Amino acid sequence: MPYHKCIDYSLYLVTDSTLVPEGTTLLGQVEKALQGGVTIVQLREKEMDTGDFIALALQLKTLTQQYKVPLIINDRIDVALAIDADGVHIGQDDMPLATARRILGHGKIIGVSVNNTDETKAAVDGGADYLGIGAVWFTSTKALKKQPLGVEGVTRILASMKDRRIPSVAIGGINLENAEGLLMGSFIEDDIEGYPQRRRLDGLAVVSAIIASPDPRITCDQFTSILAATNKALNIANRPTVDHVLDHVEIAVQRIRDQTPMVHHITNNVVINDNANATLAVGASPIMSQNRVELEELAAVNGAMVLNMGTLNDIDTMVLAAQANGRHGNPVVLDPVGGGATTFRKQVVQRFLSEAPLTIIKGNGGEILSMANRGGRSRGVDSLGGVDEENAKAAVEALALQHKCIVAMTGPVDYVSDGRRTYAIDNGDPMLVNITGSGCMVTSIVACFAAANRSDYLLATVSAILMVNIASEVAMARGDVRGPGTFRSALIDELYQTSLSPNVLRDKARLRLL
Ligand SMILES: Cc1ncc(COP(=O)(O)OP(=O)(O)O)c(N)n1
Ligand SMILES: Cc1ncsc1CCOP(=O)(O)O
Repeated sequence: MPYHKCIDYSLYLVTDSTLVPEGTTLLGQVEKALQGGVTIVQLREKEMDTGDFIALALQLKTLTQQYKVPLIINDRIDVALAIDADGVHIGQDDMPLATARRILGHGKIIGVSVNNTDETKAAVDGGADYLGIGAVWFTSTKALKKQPLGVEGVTRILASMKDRRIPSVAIGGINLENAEGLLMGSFIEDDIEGYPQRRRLDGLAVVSAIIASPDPRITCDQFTSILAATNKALNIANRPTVDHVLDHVEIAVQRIRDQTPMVHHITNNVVINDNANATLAVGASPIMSQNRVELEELAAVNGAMVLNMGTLNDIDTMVLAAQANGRHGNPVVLDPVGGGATTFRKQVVQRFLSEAPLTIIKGNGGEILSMANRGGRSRGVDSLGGVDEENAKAAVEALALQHKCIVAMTGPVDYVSDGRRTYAIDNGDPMLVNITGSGCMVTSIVACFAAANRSDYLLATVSAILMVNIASEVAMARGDVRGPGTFRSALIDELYQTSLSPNVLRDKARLRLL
């Protein structure tokens, strides 16, 4: 199972320029669809010459970028590479998934068409980022080689993924009349490792109902309303409110304590001991190996991986470790310590961004603003100066969208985003800045939460940061804490003890959805 990129697949437009109504253009139709709320676009042109395909893809890329929506190319990996698209969609008769991954790397999205449970297993095991399940119904857009699946067939495929689940959209004959029935009918409620899980399709992939519509904006508005109404009916929050997050933190902590996931750190010499103790305190199991001989074996049993750039030694090993963990579906958390401080560190950050499958990036203001090219001053590994909220929000959102991961910027206020949803956390005692490596400790705890809470890395990251911040406030309020030394020990104690029930959280948490 691959690590999960943070992509909103809910309304997935697949193009077909032969279907646009007279007097309109493909780009015009796509723009209206984007205005109506399409969340991802695939350029699918079966009859176009390569040159024309590339020219159209470039125009479409300019458009989708304006709406901060990923662009996927159907079948043609060469075209995806030529225009630096966000990914490709491949069918069962196209280039093999492993080859596509080798060519495109981990930073790109690869979707795979599936029609049965064997194909599903192969795509999940092979590291697809999402599945296109279909065809659900007969359609005049494509001549089908296999019988349509119907709602039952889609449900069977979703159920077959059990705990090895990747995002899935359905395709084929979907329109405004049958969308609700499909979403409600293929919903699954089961139990994974003792936790109830509600699962449903992550999205609807639609060609003709949108591209041939006289007004794609209105049609997409209507699809978006159907998606929101079914989310509500199934009690699935796609933009979790603060209350939803607070209800969830206790479960997220309990999962770490129940699962004791192993968290592999390649971290810096200064903080290694505190990172290991903080990991243990929240209920996970630290391993601090830096030897590449055992990376693959560790990745097979790890729950998550931390890459911390504080004292950079063997960068190749860090990249290899991240890749091994990515192959095993483990979340990889990067702490770009001092990332903006020197030219060398900036280059290392770029290397991690392009070669390591990152799930979460967690840095201080200087590091994150520097990565987002929005200023950001550091001296050594410390961030300098305040960050205004508008700039912070823009930086985490832009980085999250660009790298398809969760981005957290810690400081007096912490900001966490998946590119679409951004939370601000106002908790945390100022004493945290007086102990070295408190930010690195947060990274370790983010990794622990991510390891045990893989279905929503945004929620996992927010929960982790809330926990450390509230533990720091509780620690500082203790009578035995007199300064940084006693605070450091008290913080580990409170991480060990803190039980973040919704009542405690409602009392203490200062969390805002921006
Ligand atoms: C999202 C999505 N799902 C499935 C398909 C079908 O892809 P494929 O099987 O390669 O068939 P063609 O699109 O090439 O006709 C898709 N394109 N998108
Ligand atoms: C590309 C594809 N793959 C399976 S069905 C299909 C076409 C879906 O088109 P429509 O949404 O118009 O039915």
